[in-house]
Amino acid sequence: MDDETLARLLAAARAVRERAYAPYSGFAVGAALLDEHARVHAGCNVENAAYPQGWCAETSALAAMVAAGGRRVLGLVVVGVAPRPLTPCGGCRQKLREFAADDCPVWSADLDSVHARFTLGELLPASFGPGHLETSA
Ligand SMILES: O=c1ccn([C@H]2C[C@H](O)[C@@H](CO)O2)c(=O)[nH]1
Ligand SMILES: [Zn+2]
Repeated sequence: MDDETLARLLAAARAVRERAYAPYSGFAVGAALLDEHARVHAGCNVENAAYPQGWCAETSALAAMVAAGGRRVLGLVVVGVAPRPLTPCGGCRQKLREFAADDCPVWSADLDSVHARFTLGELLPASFGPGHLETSA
């Protein structure tokens, strides 16, 4: 991914983070991804008084992509302000796996800079994916 596209993702993730609904944790997160049509989709975390019913920014961004017709994630940025680089939770790694290859880049950033770059394969090694359901039986 070129620098300009990464900058677009960063701007989108930072902007949508401003709209996070996180009254319980106070931990606002924004995520933005690039799909196979070179479109950017963004989402924030949405918490709930019934705590387990809240969901993550990455899940929101994936849902926005699917609703817009996208089916492949070419890269994702997650933005949060934390003492160490923020990475997607386990559930979001699996959700991302549905639409992204092992070499899909995942950048971790805050409001000022990008702190880390991972691949999905690094975050979710030896993963279960759609290919496991391709049986001839
Ligand atoms: O990668 C992450 C990690 C956490 N959260 C959200 C979930 C919850 O609303 C809050 C605190 O965990 O941050 C995300 O959206 N993405
Ligand atoms: Zn998550």
